[in-house]
Amino acid sequence: MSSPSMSAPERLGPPRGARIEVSDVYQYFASPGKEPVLAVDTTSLVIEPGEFVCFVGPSGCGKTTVLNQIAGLVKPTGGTVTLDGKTAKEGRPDVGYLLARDGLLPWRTALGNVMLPMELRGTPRAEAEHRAAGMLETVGLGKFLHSYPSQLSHGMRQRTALSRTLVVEPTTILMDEPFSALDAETRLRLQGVFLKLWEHHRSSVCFVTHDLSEAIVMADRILVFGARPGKIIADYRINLERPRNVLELQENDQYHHYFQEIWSVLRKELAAA
Ligand SMILES: Nc1ncnc2c1ncn2[C@@H]1O[C@H](COP(=O)(O)OP(=O)(O)OP(=O)(O)O)[C@@H](O)[C@H]1O
Repeated sequence: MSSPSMSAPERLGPPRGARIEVSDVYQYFASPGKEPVLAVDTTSLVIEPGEFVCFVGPSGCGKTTVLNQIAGLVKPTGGTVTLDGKTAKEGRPDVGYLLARDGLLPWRTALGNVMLPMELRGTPRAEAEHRAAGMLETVGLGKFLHSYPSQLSHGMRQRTALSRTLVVEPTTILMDEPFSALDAETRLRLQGVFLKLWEHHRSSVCFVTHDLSEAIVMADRILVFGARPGKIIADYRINLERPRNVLELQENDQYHHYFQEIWSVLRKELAAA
């Protein structure tokens, strides 16, 4: 992913993401000796190209399952999932997936980790190195290119993992609580870093979080999942102006208004779970 110029006037790039369509999916999971569990009840959603959508809801309500269906990692028991009209399939090069744990290779430096997806795609070494270094520079790790994961803090490791996901410019980015293991200050910082990159590149993003504040500062839309079996029970459009400044939004009245409105629904589901 080419980096936004930090000195250029801030602006939104044109949308470049895939259109994600989840139609009437449901998901049963079977466990030996037990009745199959209905993890996701019949659910449909559309993420338009370049839209940033967050999933919130109680633990175990199927958020990760729907994310994995979009990634093609879990085949729905029923219904369909398509990205730009093509059935979701594991291993698509245009889909990036970032989890809470960084999954970095400990024997590779930060630079080596970020180069990996380009190596797997056969990108010439010099180009891969140049792009990886540029990406790490953008996330503030320019001085740590040659550090190993064990020499980096949690936040630095997650910035490296974020760089590895974004460097190949996926048109769909799936994120499962990517910042949840970080302290509050580092989390705000990374939200800001990611938003800036996303506002430039406008991939379609599906982002799972337990943190409603995080969902409001990042998302165009927030989908609230109800308690088990999982199902989308509310769909909120977040009309906060973009580009957004994560720190300034903490004091924005409209942000607090969204928080109260969505929390009043979410709270009931958390209590019912
Ligand atoms: N591979 C699996 N086999 C059996 N049950 C599963 C499997 N994956 C998920 N489940 C069950 O499906 C339900 C939904 O799980 P899922 O991880 O999608 O929820 P979630 O909303 O992402 O939860 P959390 O917020 O705690 O991460 C849970 O009851 C979970 O135990």
